[in-house]
Amino acid sequence: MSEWLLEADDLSMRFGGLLAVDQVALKVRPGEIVSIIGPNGAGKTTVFNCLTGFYKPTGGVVQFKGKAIHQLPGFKISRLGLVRTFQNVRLFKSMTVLENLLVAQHRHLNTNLLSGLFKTPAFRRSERKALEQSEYWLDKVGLSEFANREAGNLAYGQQRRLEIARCMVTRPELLMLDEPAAGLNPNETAELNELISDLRDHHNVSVLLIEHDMKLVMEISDRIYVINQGRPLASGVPDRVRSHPEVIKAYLGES
Ligand SMILES: Nc1ncnc2c1ncn2[C@@H]1O[C@H](COP(=O)(O)OP(=O)(O)OP(=O)(O)O)[C@@H](O)[C@H]1O
Repeated sequence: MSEWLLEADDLSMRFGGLLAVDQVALKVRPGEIVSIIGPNGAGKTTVFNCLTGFYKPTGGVVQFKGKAIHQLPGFKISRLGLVRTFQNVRLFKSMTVLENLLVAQHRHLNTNLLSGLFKTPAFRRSERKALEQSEYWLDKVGLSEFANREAGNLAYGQQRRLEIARCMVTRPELLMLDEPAAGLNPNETAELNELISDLRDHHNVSVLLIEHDMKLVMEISDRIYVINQGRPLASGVPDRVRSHPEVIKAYLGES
């Protein structure tokens, strides 16, 4: 069995004449927090889209838990335990906070038409478990008191936390976060740092994130991949990446 949870090799994505991702390699071990950084338009989100089945990569191989996933649709990949958030919050805004978490667990519910119709004991048990799981994660992300509020009425930082809870109720092994700190104030970003570390330390989840907040990236990451103009530029532990001359030139030097 491979030591890697996620392993992408030679990953490429072409849009017509634009090679947005060009032979990117990327790996995540169980229990790691790994970041992808790079300037705007470097191809980071496109890499995420290729890893999660939103795009079929035009080249390369992606393996999750040793299984090739680069030809699978997104819903099958998420069932294997690889889930993501998006750069722009994507919640069911007119549903309540709690309903957002219950809907996310529909595949864990013991549902077929008859069991749902007759509310069999097995159906009721799985409904109760989904509720307990939702309550646990609402508490964890500090949203218990907002359980019955419409998700669209939450403050922006709270919506971001709800998105993470919505991923966690599905019990993923790899959580992928696309710019989770975007739009957060420094206090909220510090809380996010704690939350992500806690997920890794106590909930058996590995984390792959795209992030522009360098303080967060340097503090939280075990390893970092730098992408520039679609191509891999550098990778390694934060200290190595921070002092890499090409990285300073391409990215850190800009800010
Ligand atoms: N569906 C698409 N069709 C055509 N071009 C695309 C598509 N998606 C992304 N691109 C292009 O691919 C390149 C990489 O974009 P991508 O969004 O992956 O960059 P990024 O590193 O995530 O940027 P940012 O940090 O600004 O979010 C850009 O030139 C973008 O315009």
